[in-house]
Amino acid sequence: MIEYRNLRVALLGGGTVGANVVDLLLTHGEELANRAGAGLELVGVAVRDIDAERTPAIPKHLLTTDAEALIVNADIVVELMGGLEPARTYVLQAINSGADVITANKALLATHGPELFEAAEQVGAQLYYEAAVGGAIPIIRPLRESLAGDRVTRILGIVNGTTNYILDAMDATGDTFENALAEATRLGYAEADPTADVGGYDAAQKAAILASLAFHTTVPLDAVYREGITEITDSQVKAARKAGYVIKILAICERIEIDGTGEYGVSARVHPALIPLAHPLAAVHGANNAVFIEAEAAGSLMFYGAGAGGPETASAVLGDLVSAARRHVIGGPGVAESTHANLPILPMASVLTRYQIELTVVDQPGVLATIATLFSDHGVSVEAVSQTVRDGKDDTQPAATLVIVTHVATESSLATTVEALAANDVVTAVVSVLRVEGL
Ligand SMILES: NC(=O)C1=CN([C@@H]2O[C@H](COP(=O)(O)OP(=O)(O)OC[C@H]3O[C@@H](n4cnc5c(N)ncnc54)[C@H](OP(=O)(O)O)[C@@H]3O)[C@@H](O)[C@H]2O)C=CC1
Ligand SMILES: N[C@@H](CC=O)C(=O)O
Repeated sequence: MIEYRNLRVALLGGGTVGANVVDLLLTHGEELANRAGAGLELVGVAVRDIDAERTPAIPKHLLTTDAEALIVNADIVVELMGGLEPARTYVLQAINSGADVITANKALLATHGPELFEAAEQVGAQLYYEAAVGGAIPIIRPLRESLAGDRVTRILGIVNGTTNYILDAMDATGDTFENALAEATRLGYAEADPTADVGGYDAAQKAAILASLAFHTTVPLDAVYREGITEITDSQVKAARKAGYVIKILAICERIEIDGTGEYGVSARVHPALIPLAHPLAAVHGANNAVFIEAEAAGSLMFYGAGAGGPETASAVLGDLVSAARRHVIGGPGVAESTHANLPILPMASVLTRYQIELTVVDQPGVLATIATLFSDHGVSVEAVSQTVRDGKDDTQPAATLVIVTHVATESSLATTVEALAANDVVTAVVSVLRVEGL
């Protein structure tokens, strides 16, 4: 066996991901040392409750509630606690004590990323975060390094495993939202507070991280347009399939030309959307994630795999750990974050998308013409209309259901069209409005 210098690794958090990192580090220690060129000595695992049951089990002697004592003696600190505080304070302490830091905490990076990267740059430390987006999927390194010579124009993807698991279960087995969320939580996919998943906050944090990296521009979290899946109903899921779509929650980051000026801005958004069944994203099941990247020279690239889960995410953390260890052995400056492009952030209103709108309207002559005029008055052109008529023989008023798919238009024209439809006398209800992507 080769004798290596030992690097001291402190782990903050021994939950779903942390316990799997410990397991892999302890069982594959020799193999990892050979790859890293240094022994990786786990000096301790900071948790809140030393007596809690953990799967896989963590040897008791490694557990402590004193995170700070671990940090001061570490060469590499791995933050897997989640949340903003005390994670931010601990990461800053680690950087300032000269350690490299690995984190899977997208909430922390999307909220305090610039402060943490600046602190790391000041002292020549590295901050690694492959596990923060896409679980096991290598996506940060490809964007940060492999595509550094290209110009990324668009990112389109499923970046939250929990919500994909829920929507897939509702579609494939007719499971309820609540059951599917409980199962995703049991399987370790959901955040400590699953509102982060179902409310689209986790995906928005990941979109902010991806857009900042891809466009070399700091994209703050509050600039990411966000809608979750809490309003998606069983009947919308069923109707989508009948019409040849599935509903997925997407993260879309774009580099957009501003009004034909030759100047560019960037936008980032997260929302549910209808995806045609033939689109590759429609075949992303369970807690898997998939991300398409379009770049000027490289063309279209697709990254696919497990987006959540303890062992899967631990794989990405260990990849970062080996990279950090190699840098300790070889030396060198590492990779700097680049936000030099500093492109303006465009509002959601200027984004181009298309809507599918389901309306109930009174069944009388001239209604279709009224609706068509409303669309054209707002500069929105209609691609397809389907109509189902209720004849009133069952003692209800005669009525018609219209399902309208628009051509591409700005979000602001589409939203004002829906407002005008809702206010018109011929429309008795706006039943559902969903964006359509991937056509
Ligand atoms: N689960 C997943 O699939 C993925 C998770 N991530 C990210 O990885 C990170 C960890 O996630 P996960 O393992 O699921 O989270 P868990 O909630 O399962 O684990 C969190 C761990 O941190 C410890 N902890 C929390 N607060 C403190 C504190 N103040 N002091 C000391 N210890 C603390 C907890 O201790 P105790 O056990 O005693 O309560 C627990 O061991 C998060 O940032 C998450 O967003 C990223 C990708 C995928
Ligand atoms: N809760 C997250 C975990 C990984 O980032 C998800 O479901 O994707």
